[in-house]
Amino acid sequence: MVKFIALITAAGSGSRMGEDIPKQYRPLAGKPMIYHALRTLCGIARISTVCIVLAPEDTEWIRHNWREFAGKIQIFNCGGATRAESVTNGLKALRAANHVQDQDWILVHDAARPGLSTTLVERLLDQLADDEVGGLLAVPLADTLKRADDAGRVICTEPRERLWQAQTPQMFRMKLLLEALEKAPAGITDDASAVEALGLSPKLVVGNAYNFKVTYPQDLKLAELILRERAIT
Ligand SMILES: Nc1ccn([C@@H]2O[C@H](COP(=O)(O)OP(=O)(O)OP(=O)(O)O)[C@@H](O)[C@H]2O)c(=O)n1
Ligand SMILES: C[C@](O)(CO)[C@H](O)COP(=O)(O)O
Repeated sequence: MVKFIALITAAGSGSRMGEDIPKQYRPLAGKPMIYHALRTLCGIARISTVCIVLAPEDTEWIRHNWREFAGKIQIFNCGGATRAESVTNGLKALRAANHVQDQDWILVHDAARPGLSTTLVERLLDQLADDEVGGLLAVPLADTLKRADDAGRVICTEPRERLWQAQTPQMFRMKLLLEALEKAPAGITDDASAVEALGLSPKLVVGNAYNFKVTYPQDLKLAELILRERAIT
């Protein structure tokens, strides 16, 4: 039977956050940031395993208690220099551990997106489980788009029709995703781009703004508000 496996990328350094510890461990609503996405993904019955890709030099993971996820998580200290390398290494580690078949689905999710909800993951699984290619959560652009020159002045207003912001999870079959990432052009920033480079068209599944990526210090307050509100509703 085809399995659904989540892979959380957590090997980044959080340079734009500018803190002493990588941002995935920064406390949010009383827990390290990565805890929130991990809890959501581990709570989905259809997902059999959640593997977490950490940096080889990670010293933070073992400082926390992850016992509530025992039996469902698998840790790989194989992160690379880029997100794409971390995903590639994670897929190879899963394969080496004999935990995955070519046609199994992989849901790649950023540890830095703590606002992921069960509803969004279920929607992704429902809409893609029978898809030929796979796809990703994304939200249509809501704001007017400006292109700037080097001085920060507007060159022009860009049309926003048909433009979406890519989120995660991004869901593709194991064999296709690994092949796509191994052949991907340098500089890609998400998994779907690698699949697109093979000439395929991933499906866009509507996400929501709560699933934003925590990148800058000013994002922390919003993430905290979202997580605290979720805890009381
Ligand atoms: N070499 C890398 C780089 C990023 N990531 C992960 O990919 C997600 C999205 O990346 P980003 O927000 O860019 O995180 P960082 O690389 O940590 O941040 P920055 O670019 O500000 O350094 C994060 O969960 C991050 O931990 C990863 O696993 N391996
Ligand atoms: C994968 C991603 O989160 C989708 O929006 C994003 O591309 C990561 O990009 P970054 O360049 O690492 O911020």
